[in-house]
Amino acid sequence: MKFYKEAKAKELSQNTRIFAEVREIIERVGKHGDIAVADYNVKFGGAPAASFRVPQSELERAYDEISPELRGAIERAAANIKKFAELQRDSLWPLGEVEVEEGVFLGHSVIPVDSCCCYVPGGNHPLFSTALMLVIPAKAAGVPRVCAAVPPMRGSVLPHPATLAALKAAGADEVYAVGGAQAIAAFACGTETIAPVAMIVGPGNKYVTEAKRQVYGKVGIDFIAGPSEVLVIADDSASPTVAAADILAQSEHDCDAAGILVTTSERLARETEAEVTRQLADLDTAETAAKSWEENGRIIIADSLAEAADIANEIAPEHLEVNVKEPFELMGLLRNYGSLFIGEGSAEVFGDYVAGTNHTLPTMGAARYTGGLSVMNFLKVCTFQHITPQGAAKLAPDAETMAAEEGLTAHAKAAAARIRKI
Ligand SMILES: NC(=O)c1ccc[n+]([C@@H]2O[C@H](COP(=O)([O-])OP(=O)(O)OC[C@H]3O[C@@H](n4cnc5c(N)ncnc54)[C@H](O)[C@@H]3O)[C@@H](O)[C@H]2O)c1
Ligand SMILES: N[C@H](CO)Cc1c[nH]c[nH+]1
Ligand SMILES: [Zn+2]
Repeated sequence: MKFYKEAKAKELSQNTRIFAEVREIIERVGKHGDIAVADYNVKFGGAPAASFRVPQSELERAYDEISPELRGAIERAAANIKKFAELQRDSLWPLGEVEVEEGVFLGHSVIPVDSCCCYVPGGNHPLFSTALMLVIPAKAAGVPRVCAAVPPMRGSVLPHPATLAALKAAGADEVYAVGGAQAIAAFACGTETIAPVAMIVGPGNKYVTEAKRQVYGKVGIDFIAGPSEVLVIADDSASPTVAAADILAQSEHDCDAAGILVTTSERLARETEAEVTRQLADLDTAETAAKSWEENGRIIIADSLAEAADIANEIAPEHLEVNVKEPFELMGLLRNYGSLFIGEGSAEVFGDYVAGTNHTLPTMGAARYTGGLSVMNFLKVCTFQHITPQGAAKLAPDAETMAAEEGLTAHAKAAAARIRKI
């Protein structure tokens, strides 16, 4: 393996700065509630607002006023996302009572969280597709209170109309025009107008992602879903135009996004790099995409496709594309990715919008330990047990023995109390 193009080394001090800035935002919102949220909203571009709560009538108005073409696309995407979320939900069954030994009955219930906040990004672009990706699985899981937080548009008190329309199509119960780390803090700590939630989900920039990391524990989170990443594995049969287009599609999200090509073909490496330059010249998001490519873009030449798979497993990218002649042959070797795109026809952007799989996916190596968002993130698998007198008679002696060995006398007595007077 060798590097054809390397990423720039990251300064550690940047992470320390973001950690401290986000901690301050969370502390201020925790202490001052709505006033702090309002200040931050204005600081980051929103207009001063009497309330952050977006009335249902605004959602309906936006839904009615967007173009029929966009409304149709939103509804079509929503239908695929809903269908897939419901199929995934139905693949997870509650386990009725199972008798593991005489009188010892065990089982599990599948219970939705009481409430959640779906964070819909809106800093650089109004990512209304994310509203569908978050709210629809939460609803399919049966979460009773599904809230959404979206930054207000620059100079406005409201989020982008397409986002409001998508939230209406997805069926959000409460919508708040609040963005960034302050939104995460508000839903974790609660404010005068925002009741806290059990769980916060959704992607965002480095501030949002760091805020989710810091409030984890106070509330549940899905996982680290930060700036977008794509890794394309390509052999000599792949198209450099497609590889470059897919790299730029993720690079345009954020200067912190990352596009990576891992290829067995030096020719493809050369041609893809040239294609990135050519396509950048005609891209209205070139400023962000070029910075992301320059700072975080990588081209790696692998000795074999097996080595390319090892590299991908090591990086654990958010999106993994397999643009090779026989993509299914490589599948068994790939373990760490947020979502897999098999074959050159399976464009990553189809997953972003309309295929129906979720586009909220782990980044920064989190795909080593988690897959992407699904209906399962909103469901708790909670065990229960029912133990009859016969079952207790069998379990108590072993429980007493184990408790005594751990030096936990009250535990031993609690077991014993089931079978004799203590
Ligand atoms: N991993 C995934 O599943 C996934 C999916 C979709 C989008 N994304 C990523 O989501 C991100 C969206 O980012 P965005 O910025 O457009 O929107 P965003 O909503 O995530 O963040 C915007 C907010 O960030 C805050 N902010 C901006 N600069 C700040 C600063 N200097 N200090 C403190 N807070 C600051 C502000 O409150 C602003 O409203 C992109 O990185 C994109 O790649 C990831
Ligand atoms: N590619 C993003 C996930 O990293 C999702 C998205 C939303 N809109 C366009 N793309
Ligand atoms: Zn995207």
